[in-house]
Amino acid sequence: MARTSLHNCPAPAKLNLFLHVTGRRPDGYHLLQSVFQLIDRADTLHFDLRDDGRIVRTTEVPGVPQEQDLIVRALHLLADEYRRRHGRAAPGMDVAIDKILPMGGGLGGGSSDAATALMVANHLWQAGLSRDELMALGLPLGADIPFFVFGETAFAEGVGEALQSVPGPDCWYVVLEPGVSVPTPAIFGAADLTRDSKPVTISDFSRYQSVHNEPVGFGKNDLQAVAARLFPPVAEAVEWLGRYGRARMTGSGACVFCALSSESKADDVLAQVPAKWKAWKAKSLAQHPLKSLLQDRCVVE
Ligand SMILES: C[C@](O)(CO)[C@H](O)COP(=O)(O)OP(=O)(O)OC[C@H]1O[C@@H](n2ccc(N)nc2=O)[C@H](O)[C@@H]1O
Ligand SMILES: Nc1ncnc2c1ncn2[C@@H]1O[C@H](COP(=O)(O)OP(=O)(O)OP(=O)(O)O)[C@@H](O)[C@H]1O
Repeated sequence: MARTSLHNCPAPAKLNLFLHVTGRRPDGYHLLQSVFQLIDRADTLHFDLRDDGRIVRTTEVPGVPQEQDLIVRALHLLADEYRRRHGRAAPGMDVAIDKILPMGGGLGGGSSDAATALMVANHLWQAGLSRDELMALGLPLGADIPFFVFGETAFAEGVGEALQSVPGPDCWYVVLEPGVSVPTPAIFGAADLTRDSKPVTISDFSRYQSVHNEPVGFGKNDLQAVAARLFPPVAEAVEWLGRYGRARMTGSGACVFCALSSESKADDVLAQVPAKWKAWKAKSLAQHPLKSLLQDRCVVE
């Protein structure tokens, strides 16, 4: 019997260990270089097949209406592709979400939710898309979706869709949520954003890691100066966390992180965090927890 539901599916967050803006495309999108790191802090999604072809989010997400939700939009795209391939409508899906990742946090939460939905629905519907096909399907919805489907530490180029696997650090992170939601377009649109970082290579990053073994040492985040200027709590969080190691913003902000070599060191930092900030620890993840779904995507259970 084919499965009809999958519950407790993680949608893990990402950190950008560095993020360089190297140019801008004619359509306004920016050319980036970054290393994406998965961490074990995650939203949790629950999927139940429907038999009427509808795609329904069964839980409220404050500020995100059903029809704008990246999960729902991603599943509609997959349902369209299903119809093209199989000549009939996809079965439909109920999706419930326990959301803990902050929106506008630079942790890629919305993109990760959508990637998890694509991987699980591809499996439950037996739609038959490959990893590369799912990555391409998700890209128009969000530049980070291909990374989450790719599912391992990655050196990213282009707008974030050209991905190569790279050995990542094995460490703990402390992440501070400065309590502001940063809109990505405002950061990329800022006049003072530097867009001419010198291109680096994947070997530059790997060589740096093997010599220094410092996850947050290589390069910088070019979006950080703009975000810190527009959102002073980001600057304050970077300064505070910088007492405990190199502190850096992830993505277009607002969250700020630093790396620690052990869980107990992460706990020591957390014990000092001022009450006004939410903060947590997370472990680096070498692989997406749902990666095996893509390897046995056509298996009938
Ligand atoms: C900066 C990163 O966080 C790095 O992980 C992501 O690339 C941002 O991804 P995201 O939040 O999913 O953003 P998207 O929804 O794809 O894009 C939002 C807006 O940001 C700008 N944008 C985004 C990505 C990119 N490479 N260049 C851009 O200029 C565009 O104005 C775009 O309309
Ligand atoms: N399921 C979802 N979860 C979160 N945000 C969603 C979702 N669906 C749509 N969105 C929209 O996407 C926006 C970006 O959310 P997301 O959590 O990906 O931000 P982010 O962490 O800043 O991402 P990035 O690192 O890609 O900049 C939100 O402000 C929200 O309007």
